[in-house]
Amino acid sequence: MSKDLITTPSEELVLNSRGYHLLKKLGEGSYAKVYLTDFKNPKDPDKVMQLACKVIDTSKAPKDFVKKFLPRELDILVKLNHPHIVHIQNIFQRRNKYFIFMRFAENGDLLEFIVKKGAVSEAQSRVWLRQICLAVQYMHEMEIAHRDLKCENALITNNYNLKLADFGFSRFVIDASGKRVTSETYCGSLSYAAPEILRGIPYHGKIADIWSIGVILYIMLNKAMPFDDGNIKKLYEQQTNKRWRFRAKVADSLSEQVKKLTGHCLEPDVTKRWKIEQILTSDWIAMDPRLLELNAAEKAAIKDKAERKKKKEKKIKEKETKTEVEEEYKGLNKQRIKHLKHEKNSHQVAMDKKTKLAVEYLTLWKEDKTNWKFKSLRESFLIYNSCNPVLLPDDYFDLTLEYLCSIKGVLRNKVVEVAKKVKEGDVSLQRAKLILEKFTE
Ligand SMILES: Nc1ncnc2c1ncn2[C@@H]1O[C@H](COP(=O)(O)OP(=O)(O)OP(=O)(O)O)[C@@H](O)[C@H]1O
Repeated sequence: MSKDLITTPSEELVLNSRGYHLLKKLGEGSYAKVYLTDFKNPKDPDKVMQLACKVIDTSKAPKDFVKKFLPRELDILVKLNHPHIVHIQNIFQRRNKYFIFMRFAENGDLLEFIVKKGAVSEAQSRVWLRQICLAVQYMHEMEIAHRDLKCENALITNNYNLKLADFGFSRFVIDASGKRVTSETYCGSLSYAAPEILRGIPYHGKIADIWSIGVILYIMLNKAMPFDDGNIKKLYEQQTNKRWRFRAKVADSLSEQVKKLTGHCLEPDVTKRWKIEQILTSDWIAMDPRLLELNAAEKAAIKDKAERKKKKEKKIKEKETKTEVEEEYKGLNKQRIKHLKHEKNSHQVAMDKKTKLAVEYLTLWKEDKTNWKFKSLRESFLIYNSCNPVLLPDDYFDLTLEYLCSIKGVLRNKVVEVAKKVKEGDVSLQRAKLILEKFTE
């Protein structure tokens, strides 16, 4: 066992029982160490798969990392599914350690690659920058900013494809109500930080990501950093005065298109800095027309994201409808009830979506009471929730109560509640009394 492994014998036992064998350290960041790992699926032990395992020891990390950044990273990791984002195979926690198993990138990270092999050719930089940008576009469309884009976080597979990694500083840039939020925390590495971050004012994570992409592009083409980051004040001056140039060694051989694009990304004015879509459709990317098309995996990721978004929106809508119905009921005062009752009787009031559904279910039930089986309790609750004596047509209201009464056990209390609602709503005291007597007997 290599001595740079930080697992205890009991952790090893657990890992081994699940088929994981940590082998050697691949790299390390501020609060995590990453290990090459063999994985033998206990169900198929003949097959050995190589993975990378990021081990985060929360007992050695600062509080704000454990309380704020780590939960965000874990939450975001499970939501991402893109061919240019490192695939997460499994995550588990044991005491104070988190183990994140992910695809192993055989050719290390982009910084190691550049240090070893020198500046990246313009054609290869175009392929890689496009892959980074597609991953970032995917995240930005999900309203997530990466906030730590750098060469060390772009991993290279055995086929020389790039995969974005390390979402330790990533965050959602809209809140639960859909309002855009700015960041105030200084994140990431100084060399890749946008001037607005250095200024210490609230900044937009997505816009700052583009600056970092500009720095990555510059480093790939030059095997050098665009700015001297030895002194923050100086760095800020260089950034805001656009004091950077391509190295003499490469300047003549690089296209005008790539030089312009670098400038659009390293634009100190946030209102003028390019958006991710502009990079992906830029003249420079178009110099290789194949790169303007998405491959099958890239298209599939977009489709999958759209489907998940649709599902999420549907869920939110359903929740909203439920609350609306409940609120509507709560908000009804006697006068409004009288008014609605009058409208209903004169067939003027349109049934809301939920009530309509309840009526549909009830109709089916009415037609085939003995054989009718509800798919789940959801429908039963739907009917219960729609049992608004004011909005439901009279005959269906009676039917609802009959239905609720027919379901023994689970909904019995609900029946009583409904009957009470009738009483409170003063729909018909006479009727409510009868119902109460009938259902509580
Ligand atoms: N899937 C992987 N395959 C190969 N090497 C990897 C993999 N994931 C990470 N590494 C290596 O481990 C290093 C550290 O990983 P990572 O950036 O995720 O850790 P971190 O603690 O979050 O880093 P930082 O302090 O920069 O935020 C990477 O720069 C890379 O060299």
